[in-house]
Amino acid sequence: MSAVATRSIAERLSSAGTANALELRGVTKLFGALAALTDISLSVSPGERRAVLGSNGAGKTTLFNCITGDFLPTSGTIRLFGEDVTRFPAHERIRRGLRRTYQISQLFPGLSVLDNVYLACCGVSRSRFSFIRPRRDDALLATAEQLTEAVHLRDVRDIKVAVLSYGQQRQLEIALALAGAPRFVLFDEPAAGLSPTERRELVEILTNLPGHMGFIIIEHDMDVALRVAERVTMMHNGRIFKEGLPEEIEADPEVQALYLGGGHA
Ligand SMILES: Nc1ncnc2c1ncn2[C@@H]1O[C@H](COP(=O)(O)OP(=O)(O)OP(=O)(O)O)[C@@H](O)[C@H]1O
Repeated sequence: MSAVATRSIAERLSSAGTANALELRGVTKLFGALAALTDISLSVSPGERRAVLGSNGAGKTTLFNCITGDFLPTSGTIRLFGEDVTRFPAHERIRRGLRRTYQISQLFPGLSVLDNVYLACCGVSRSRFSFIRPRRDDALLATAEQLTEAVHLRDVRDIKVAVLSYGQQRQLEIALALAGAPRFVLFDEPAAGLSPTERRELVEILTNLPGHMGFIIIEHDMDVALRVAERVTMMHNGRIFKEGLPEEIEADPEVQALYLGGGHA
């Protein structure tokens, strides 16, 4: 059983209103003749932690890009907390509590860890950072400190990002995604390139995120994904072909044939 399965999904559903955090209906995304996504329907409850797995080219990143507004789906609808955001630009979805991390680093290497988090907090708050009058906003600074701690970077908070280890940089990216108290976060392969120790730390960080904050994690590392997720969605060739509890997915012969035993990346 996954580490978070003890918190029942039904229990959190009942306390979080009736609308799903995320609901996709019939989402298709074509790139010319190539169907990157075909008729994707997916519902994620408020506070739910979902893993989306699949081999290279399955459509996982395209799915994220459609959810964030980086791509407009060719057809289908996307609802965020009950609201149809299919045609909303990315910043409108951010305003509604959606965040994401990227596979490629989005950090300022010449600034300290804390400054990176502080700037992210400024970026999503109404009190914008000012280069003319660079006075710190104490409340935002306190939030930045909390986020730095939540991703286990308190001891290196004053160190320049350029000298952090790769794993610490990935932890920092999580802190940036958490700025502005999101309601739903999309984590794009956060374990990629991490050592076993760093992966364990990542699992701990994700497991300890606030209970109301749902997320989807795209991950090639099955071990990480199955530990942090309550439900798993398997994709193949742009389609969803299986959904279930982590233990069901792990034991599924079709999944094993296609993914676990198939030499996935
Ligand atoms: N901007 C684009 N233009 C054209 N084709 C694209 C574009 N983005 C993705 N694709 C294609 O869509 C398909 C799905 O790609 P996608 O990156 O979503 O898969 P993925 O599951 O995230 O793969 P990976 O695990 O390798 O990141 C692939 O065939 C890819 O080449």
